[in-house]
Amino acid sequence: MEGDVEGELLLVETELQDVQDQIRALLEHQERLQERHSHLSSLLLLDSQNQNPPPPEDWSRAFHWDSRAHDLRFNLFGISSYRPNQREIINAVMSGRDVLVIMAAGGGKSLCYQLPALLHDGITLVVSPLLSLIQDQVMGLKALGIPANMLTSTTSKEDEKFIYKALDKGEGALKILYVTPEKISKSKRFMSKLEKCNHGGRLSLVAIDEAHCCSQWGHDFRPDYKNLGILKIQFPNIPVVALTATATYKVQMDLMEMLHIPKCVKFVSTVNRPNLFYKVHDKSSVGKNVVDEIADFIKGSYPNNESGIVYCFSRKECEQIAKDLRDRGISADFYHADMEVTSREKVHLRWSKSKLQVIVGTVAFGDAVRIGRLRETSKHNDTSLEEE
Ligand SMILES: Nc1ncnc2c1ncn2[C@@H]1O[C@H](COP(=O)(O)OP(=O)(O)OP(=O)(O)O)[C@@H](O)[C@H]1O
Repeated sequence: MEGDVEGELLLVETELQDVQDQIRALLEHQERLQERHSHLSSLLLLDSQNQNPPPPEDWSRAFHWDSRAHDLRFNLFGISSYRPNQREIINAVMSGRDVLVIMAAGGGKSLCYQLPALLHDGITLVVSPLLSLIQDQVMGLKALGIPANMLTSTTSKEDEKFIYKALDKGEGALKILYVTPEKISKSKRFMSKLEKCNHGGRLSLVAIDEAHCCSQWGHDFRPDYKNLGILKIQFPNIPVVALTATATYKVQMDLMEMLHIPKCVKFVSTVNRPNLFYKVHDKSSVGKNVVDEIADFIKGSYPNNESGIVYCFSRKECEQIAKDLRDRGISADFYHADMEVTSREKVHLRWSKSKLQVIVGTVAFGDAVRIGRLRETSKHNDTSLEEE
């Protein structure tokens, strides 16, 4: 009896194993068929789209937000007319499309997301790579009375609480929120608050500044930018506007893929900027004389205290050159990454308010410059770049 049962048990177990193997093989076959099915369907879709491409949109036509946009542009930003492509970009963004903007540095990219941010009801999230750049933007917007804020490593607990409340519950006034890419890739808490913000219908737009940082083919790759594609995955209905001053075709393709915006509307403006010019001066081989030359150049060319920047390679050099310039009667101070955030802000603020003529900085200050008053930018050692 025992022998019969054991024999049958063995048979059943073998048969069961057989059935399981067949099921596994069938499931694998099903998966292969499904993959092939979706591949063939997408080929068909692509083919039909290529045969009937949608007619190009006319982004310069009239839109129902025109008069509100005009009012904000003129009365709030104090800008009398749009520069080429700005209005079209704003219209595409306002129409809910993903947009890629390639526009020269200083061309006016910020308005292309700041104006839609104000036209929309909710909050616009702006991802920007540099703390100094974020501080400058937030400072400028606040000065115009626009509720803008930033969530970075330097944000106070109190501000953080205010921002999280705004995202979470829609409390308090917040229209434009700047973050660094690290916030998106590293802070689960922030992403969950953003999720709530979107769930409550309060997230209106995502802007990605300096978008070329996404691409390893670009000149300024930032690993954390690679993770920004999560924004489109998590918030597929929120339009993304990606902005950059420099992007080769390869970089454009790369960043469109990384940000998951394959069907974005692309605007490429001319990079020709007649107001920018380079001037190269021969420098003396004696360090002290070089400072004399820079001081003479600033005094001679910019006698009305027009603001400017002198770039140096090292932090120590920044401090020394700033002192040397002060000794020569120029109001100068230094700016570098080793300084306390509050000291950096103080210097930046004095410079922005024309209380300081020259900032002597490392590249940490680089992109912080976003104001039209800039007149002289010189590189201690070899070159100078000027903007009129
Ligand atoms: N239509 C306009 N007419 C006049 N000034 C404008 C216009 N649009 C923007 N500006 C001004 O041009 C300056 C540069 O604009 P903005 O900072 O947006 O440049 P940007 O394209 O973001 O440059 P970057 O690539 O360096 O970040 C700002 O002072 C801004 O107020």
